[in-house]
Amino acid sequence: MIVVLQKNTTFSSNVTTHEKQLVVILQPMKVIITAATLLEIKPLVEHLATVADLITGHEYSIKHHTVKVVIGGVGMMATAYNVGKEIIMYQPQLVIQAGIAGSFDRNLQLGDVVQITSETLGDLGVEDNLVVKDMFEIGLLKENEAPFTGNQLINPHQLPYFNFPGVKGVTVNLVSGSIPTIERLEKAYQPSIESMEGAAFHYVCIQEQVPFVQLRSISNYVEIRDKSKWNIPLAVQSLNKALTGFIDQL
Ligand SMILES: O=C(O)c1cccc(C(=O)CC[C@H]2O[C@@H](n3cnc4c(=O)[nH]cnc43)[C@H](O)[C@@H]2O)c1
Repeated sequence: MIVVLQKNTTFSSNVTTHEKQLVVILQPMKVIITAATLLEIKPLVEHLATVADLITGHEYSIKHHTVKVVIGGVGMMATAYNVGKEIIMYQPQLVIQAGIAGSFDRNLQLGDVVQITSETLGDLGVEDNLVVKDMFEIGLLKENEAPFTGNQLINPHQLPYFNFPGVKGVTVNLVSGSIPTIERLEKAYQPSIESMEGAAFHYVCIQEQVPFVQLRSISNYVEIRDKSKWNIPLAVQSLNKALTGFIDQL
């Protein structure tokens, strides 16, 4: 059974974080599972249809929990609006963002599932002739000003069940496909993976103080664009194995 501490749970001061995480909340838990596109989590939706009861629309009941599936759209703008709105209206105890991603790290294999420990914005800034400067460098965003820690959007939650390798993510509007861009992002942020939604998701969840996890499976390497090298079916398969595993242990 998944353990998530409710916002208003209080413990005496001698209870360790680990012990707190072992407290099983028996109250019904509301979970949002979100992806940019239905394609990425279709096997999960099919699984829910067989093991859970459909309540309304995209909401399922399983044991004493409810799971809502939210297709947030591709990119940061759609994600911030759609996922943010759902979190505020639904007031979940846990939000999972699931999606495919590109990897900078050649030690990760296509189909590997990772969880993102921190996110940063890869292409929000200015071009100063041939130099790209981000919002922190030009002073329009302040390091360490909430929800940022330094220039990162860190996930502060370590949730049971989600024990996938933790890596850093960078989020872009324009999928990286040139050597100068890839080298700039690696030098500036040392990311392992790249997505188009992760930072928006972290931003919304940190601001709303809701426990969250971002799961990504590797569909491609971040390199000069060659779609023939991508393996989306494999990435979707392993991502959904992780998601259905989570559902089955609720
Ligand atoms: O270039 C195309 O024709 C094309 C067709 C389908 C999908 C794409 C994507 O770029 C997928 C974007 C989608 O998947 C995530 N994703 C996957 N790989 C990467 C990447 O290397 N860099 C950034 N995002 C990636 C992303 O989060 C989107 O939701 C292209």
